[in-house]
Amino acid sequence: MKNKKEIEARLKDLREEIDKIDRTILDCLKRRYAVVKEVGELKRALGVKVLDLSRERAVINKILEENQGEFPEKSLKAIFLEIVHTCRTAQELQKVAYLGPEATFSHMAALKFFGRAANFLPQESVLDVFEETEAERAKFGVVPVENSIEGTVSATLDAFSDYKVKVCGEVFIPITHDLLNQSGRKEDIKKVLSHPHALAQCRKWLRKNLPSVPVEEVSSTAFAARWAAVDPSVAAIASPLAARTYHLQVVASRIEDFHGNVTRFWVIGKENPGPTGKDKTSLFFSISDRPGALFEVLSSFAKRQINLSKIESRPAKKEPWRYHFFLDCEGHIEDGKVKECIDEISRICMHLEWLGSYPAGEEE
Ligand SMILES: C=C(O[C@@H]1C=C(C(=O)O)C=C[C@H]1O)C(=O)O
Repeated sequence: MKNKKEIEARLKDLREEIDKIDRTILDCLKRRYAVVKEVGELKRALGVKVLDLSRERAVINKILEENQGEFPEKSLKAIFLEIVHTCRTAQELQKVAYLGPEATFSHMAALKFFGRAANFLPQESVLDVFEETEAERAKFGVVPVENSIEGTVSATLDAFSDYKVKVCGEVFIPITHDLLNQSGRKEDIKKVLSHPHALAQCRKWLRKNLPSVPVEEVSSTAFAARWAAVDPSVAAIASPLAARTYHLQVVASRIEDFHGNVTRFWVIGKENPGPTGKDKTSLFFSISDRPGALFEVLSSFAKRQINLSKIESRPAKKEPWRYHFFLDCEGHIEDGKVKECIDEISRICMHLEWLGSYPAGEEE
């Protein structure tokens, strides 16, 4: 065992070493930022798209492979994702519209996909997100598509008929609900506000723990949190991000009745990301009203061993009892068999639209 003096000297050396390493990391980050900037200029000169999601995925995968599990893997991934997301801004400012206000689950999804450095533009509705993206006032938009408990967000699917945008990415966000107010004390709560879905998902908890407190529906969990921030008698059911954003205290955390609740979001825009090896393709189609039409479409996927991850019918709206279909399958339109399948079903369908091929999102 070394004596106290020796230990203290060693501690000092190690701390100096850490300071040196940190300077090197900072230096590398600055160099990386400058190199990415130059890559951006070259890509622009070549007239190719600047954001390259498949290259980004390859960069992260290479690092994880080289690490061989030595540095905690989850953290390494989060660190490199943030680095890559930040370096994107050296090439072009990423303007991203999402369903606001600040601290909604859509905002969490936007942060997960674009990192903190992007320029976020909160919107009042899903349609506003589509509109901003179509008009290119935002380069990308983030919209919810489906929730594992509540099902499809029909406003999102229906918007594809009216706006010319493509699906360019997918993000999964686990949904957890906290009860938030200014004091953190349950006794102060005279009213609970939240989005109808969040209230529905916490119904049992509220009945058991706040049986006599009235609840009121508002347009979003973040809106409820914003309200609680100015009214001490109000508690909001909202996300942990909302607690941080609106400086609220947690009265109770994870009060949802079902755990494992996840929402899937789409990143929309006008880019077509290239294949990454783990992609999804989304299609929208309508078929004639005759026996076997849907079966023919589906068998086109089956015979090529293309896995479907979702199929959903939506009313066509223009005529009663007619339907459109939304379908997600594994693979990219540039993969031979997906391309072949789409060519084949375009001959069966009355109308077929390719909504996009994009890197499959990762569930946590
Ligand atoms: C640097 C590039 O451009 C962007 C930034 C990347 C990065 O930070 O690693 C990767 C892909 C692109 O979105 C590139 O195309 O290599």
